[in-house]
Amino acid sequence: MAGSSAVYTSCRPHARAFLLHPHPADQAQRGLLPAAAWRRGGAAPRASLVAARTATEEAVYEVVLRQAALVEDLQGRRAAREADAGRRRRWRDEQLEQEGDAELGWGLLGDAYDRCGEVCAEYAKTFYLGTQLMTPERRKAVWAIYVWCRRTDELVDGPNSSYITPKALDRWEKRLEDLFEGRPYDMYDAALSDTASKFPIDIQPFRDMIEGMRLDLWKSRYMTFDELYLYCYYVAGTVGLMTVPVMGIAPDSKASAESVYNAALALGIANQLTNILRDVGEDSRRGRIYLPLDELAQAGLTEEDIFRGKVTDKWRRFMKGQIQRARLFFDEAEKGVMHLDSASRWPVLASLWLYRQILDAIEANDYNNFTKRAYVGKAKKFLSLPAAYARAALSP
Ligand SMILES: CC(C)=CCC/C(C)=C/CC/C(C)=C/CC/C(C)=C/[C@@H]1[C@@H](COP(=O)(O)OP(=O)(O)O)[C@]1(C)CC/C=C(\C)CC/C=C(\C)CCC=C(C)C
Ligand SMILES: [Mn+2]
Repeated sequence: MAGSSAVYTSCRPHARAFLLHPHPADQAQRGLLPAAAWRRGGAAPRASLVAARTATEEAVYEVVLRQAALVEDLQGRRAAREADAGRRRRWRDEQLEQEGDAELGWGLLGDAYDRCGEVCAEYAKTFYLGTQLMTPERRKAVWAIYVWCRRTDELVDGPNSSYITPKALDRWEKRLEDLFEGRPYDMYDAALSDTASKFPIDIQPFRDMIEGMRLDLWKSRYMTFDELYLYCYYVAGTVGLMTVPVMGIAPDSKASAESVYNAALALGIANQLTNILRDVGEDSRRGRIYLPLDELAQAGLTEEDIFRGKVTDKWRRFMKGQIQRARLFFDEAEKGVMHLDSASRWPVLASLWLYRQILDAIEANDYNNFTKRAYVGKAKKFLSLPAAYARAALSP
């Protein structure tokens, strides 16, 4: 996907969330839905939906298929990966021998994971709590992925962001390639390098996240939802594709890996759309508008209206549509959660419910996302956790 030459086409607001995933008819063919379900629903005229599927969605879908194939082909690849892991171990041993302290080196890997856990606990408390239910191997791996994502985001959003150039991101990508080859640069990289040697993770979603950060260096307007969708995939949809191979699909699940990855992708997109809707005012003060400008114009609004930040009826109408679309992505994601390995369901479901409530909070603020920050209060957060735990305990 990096450097994708996707053809951007305009889209129909609100219907688009359905398009990202195989149409219900296709899902029915693959046995994902009862054959009559989409016909009974009747809401989705097949021809128009399929015709409206964009090149961007197709391109993103390719990455989904690639990651899904990696997992489904796991048995076949296990031997190759083990050989590969052996090669990496030998490389690491050589390095450590050169440093004359092999034992300390193995201890360092444990330290590296511990540090990842500390970063995670510091920046994402609820999620860190959720990882406590996972097996130690999975927990450590998710922390390592979290830290890599956080550091990648910090490059363009952190205190040194004004010094970041496309060249710096190229160097970050080279480091990524090195760590996937078993040549980590620092201890956090070493944790991810170890994770990549143990789980069937494809490098492409990681590369694509860096591509999203490249976009952030020069792009501050999105003409259509298709363009915005690609950005959301880069910076957030990718997270779903990175983490599912670690969190695992339930052994008793009848769903295909492809459908679970689609749901994971949808959760990333839903989260990022929600982030965007919450931060409209904040982003506009940095000169950024992460909203589809064509839809804004259709609603009779201009960029100036965003910078002025006045809540009008036009704005409320526009926001209702955007919120509805984000909710469709959450709905799509929720269908996949119960197919994850049982210990991984709770943190995912809890984070989905908590994030989705930000949309309710925007409504409760009467759509004033210019000067009022939508947030989920402690009491609501507190209630969501046991509710998600109880729901997650059920079998798929
Ligand atoms: C089947 C199924 C539903 C599986 C679930 C798959 C799954 C775990 C999906 C995770 C989705 C997720 C948490 C996406 C992250 C979205 C996000 C918040 C992206 C942020 C991007 C940039 O945004 P921006 O700069 O506008 O916003 P800030 O002001 O900076 O917040 C990110 C910041 C990119 C970096 C992402 C992270 C640091 C989060 C990484 C999270 C994980 C690796 C753990 C995810 C696991 C769980 C259990 C939720
Ligand atoms: Mn950020």
